[in-house]
Amino acid sequence: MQFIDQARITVRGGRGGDGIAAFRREKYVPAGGPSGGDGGHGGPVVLEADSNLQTLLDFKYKRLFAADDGRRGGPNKCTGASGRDLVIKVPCGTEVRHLATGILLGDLTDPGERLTVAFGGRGGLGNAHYLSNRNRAPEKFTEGRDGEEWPLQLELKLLAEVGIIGLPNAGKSTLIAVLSAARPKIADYPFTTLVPNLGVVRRPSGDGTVFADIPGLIAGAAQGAGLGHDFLRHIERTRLLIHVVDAGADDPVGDLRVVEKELEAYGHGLVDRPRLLVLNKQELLLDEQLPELSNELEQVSGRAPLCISAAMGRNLDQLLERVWKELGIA
Ligand SMILES: Nc1ncnc2c1ncn2[C@@H]1O[C@H](COP(=O)(O)OP(=O)(O)OP(=O)(O)O)[C@@H](O)[C@H]1O
Ligand SMILES: [Mg+2]
Repeated sequence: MQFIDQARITVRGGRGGDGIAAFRREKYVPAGGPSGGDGGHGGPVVLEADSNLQTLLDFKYKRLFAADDGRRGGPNKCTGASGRDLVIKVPCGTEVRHLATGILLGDLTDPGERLTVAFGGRGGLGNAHYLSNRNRAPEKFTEGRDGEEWPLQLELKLLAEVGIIGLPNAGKSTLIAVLSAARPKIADYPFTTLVPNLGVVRRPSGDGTVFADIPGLIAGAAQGAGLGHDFLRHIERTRLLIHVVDAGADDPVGDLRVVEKELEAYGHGLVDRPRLLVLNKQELLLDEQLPELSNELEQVSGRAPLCISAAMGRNLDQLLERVWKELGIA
């Protein structure tokens, strides 16, 4: 699945319908008064958060969203129909900004939450409005107004509950691939993953939890190095991080420190996020080396690592058990 988390769209409210000039024409009513109706109002454009959506992918193909125009007024003081609301569904967690100024217009977090992003234009007035003692037969009416039009920037921070982080090549994508139905690209070189991969992992209760495999972090990521900022931003809203360390790396303890430092430097409370430490590729070490490395990692991080092998499917059940426990899921 290709993942797009930013989209630009233009929203346009409907134009108001014109008012009209008309006069009552009835038998036995000589000189019937003005009876032109008002135009209907243009429809507004409304964004609505929908929990079934995960991405902003749809907005890649359709960019202009225009609501219906209001209808013209009718004779006999009939008001034209107003344009219907145009409701656009967006994933929960979508932030809406004005494109040019970057001003935050709203943050749609809860399912069903709505935000009106463009109002429709007012309908024009029919000549019935202009009846006065001085002018008993006004010809005057007004046209409908244009609806508002705004260019918007939509931005979705992934609503993954669990983020998988670590240095490039640690085996993050391999892990999400064995835990979920996600099929990310996996390869023996750094920066294989360039955009986060989402995968839904089934909980014991049958429901799903979204995991995100984040592109590898490197030293300086918090300042934007590598694929830095973009991706740290994605994990801001996760509830739990799984930090994957490659047991086969030259210096696993040094690797651990690099990532911890980046989390700290980024701020936004990331270091305080509940975190599980996982030592992947355990099969690359001899049985007697493993406890020693585990100990060292624990001393540096204050967390006892869980040794797993994503590629060979070892200890994954224990990992998930810990995840559910941390999330408070039975
Ligand atoms: N338990 C394991 N034992 C041995 N090799 C493994 C294990 N887990 C993953 N690998 C290998 O490590 C390499 C990197 O894996 P993967 O692409 O999952 O890393 P990544 O952390 O997602 O990297 P990137 O940050 O570049 O996306 C792959 O060649 C994969 O087969
Ligand atoms: Mg990867």
